[in-house]
Amino acid sequence: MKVAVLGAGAIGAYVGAALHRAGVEVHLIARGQHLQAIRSAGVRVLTPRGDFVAHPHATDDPTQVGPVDHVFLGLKANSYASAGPMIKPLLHGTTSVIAAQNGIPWWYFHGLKGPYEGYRIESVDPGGAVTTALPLHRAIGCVVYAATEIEEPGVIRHLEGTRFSIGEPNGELTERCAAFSQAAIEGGLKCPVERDLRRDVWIKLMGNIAFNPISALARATMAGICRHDGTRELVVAMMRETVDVASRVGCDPGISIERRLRGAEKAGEHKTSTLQDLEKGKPLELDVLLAAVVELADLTGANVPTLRAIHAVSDLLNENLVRAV
Ligand SMILES: NC(=O)C1=CN([C@@H]2O[C@H](COP(=O)(O)OP(=O)(O)OC[C@H]3O[C@@H](n4cnc5c(N)ncnc54)[C@H](OP(=O)(O)O)[C@@H]3O)[C@@H](O)[C@H]2O)C=CC1
Ligand SMILES: CC(C)(CO)C(=O)C(=O)O
Repeated sequence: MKVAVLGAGAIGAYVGAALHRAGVEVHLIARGQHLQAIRSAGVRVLTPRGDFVAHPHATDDPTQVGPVDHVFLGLKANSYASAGPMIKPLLHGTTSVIAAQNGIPWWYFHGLKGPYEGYRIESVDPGGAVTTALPLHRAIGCVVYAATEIEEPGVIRHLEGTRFSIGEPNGELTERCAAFSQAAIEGGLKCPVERDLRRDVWIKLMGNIAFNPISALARATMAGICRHDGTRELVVAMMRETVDVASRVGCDPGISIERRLRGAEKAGEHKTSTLQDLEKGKPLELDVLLAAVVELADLTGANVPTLRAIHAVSDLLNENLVRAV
């Protein structure tokens, strides 16, 4: 099996290193100092499960890699719309694209029977640019339950979780999912193939939609947000509204708000990826979280005043950040 990791950052390099350990032919596509460090010393993974180093091929030029069986997409979702030229050299007729993104994926309504089948979510897929770059028939869904950070160029700190749930948008159990799952498991990850990955999408999103923007606005860790009575209540309100939107598009996450909150609390003094991006002055990946769910609320008639308010302030924060870059 040949895999390219496009955007070999915190999550991508971690997955690439794991697959390489399983004997997969892995090509990491990265850039800058991080790429230089990987080229000279490999990917060093620091993890409570036992540190290791992997030496997959690394480049900034996808044409050097050529067509692969699977592209694992580790870019931030805000870059998907412009990823076409990077991804094109990696594709053959049956190449799949497995995107690690949080939030609502661009394929969400693809292959989903019901009133919204085929609906394109503008805030996720503006003008269809993401679908053009990442054609729907290539998409395998992925929900990431792991938490990792780039500690320094070439060094990935794995904090917790090894689960990368995957699944076809139409729920079929396919050969391509089975093959990727087997390789990931051999590399030490959990990689169940789900028939209903949308349920995982919403379970994960219940946490991200609340913790990620609040963490950036309040500059607080996950545990810090849970400790403060006011922000804890805010999280509960945002989760409640999110579950309502999920049910209106036909999905019951099947987990209580208290249980989801306890799960997030376990992350402790962890800075969400949004807070980490804010601190680095990078654009915030919030469209696929908040804007998407507010758009779905408008589509389905759900009342989401809390999501709308937090969306407005975090969107302004992001606009100011982008203007400053
Ligand atoms: N980290 C985590 O714990 C989790 C992350 N996720 C999801 O995974 C996805 C990736 O997140 P994460 O790994 O944290 O993000 P990172 O920023 O660490 O990784 C993205 C990487 O892509 C690189 N990149 C961007 N554009 C290019 C390009 N044109 N050529 C080569 N490399 C490029 C970035 O380089 P540069 O830094 O130079 O821009 C960076 O190294 C996100 O959608 C996130 O929501 C989901 C769950 C947990
Ligand atoms: C906090 C974490 C790791 C899990 O909810 C995450 O998904 C993020 O930081 O974006």
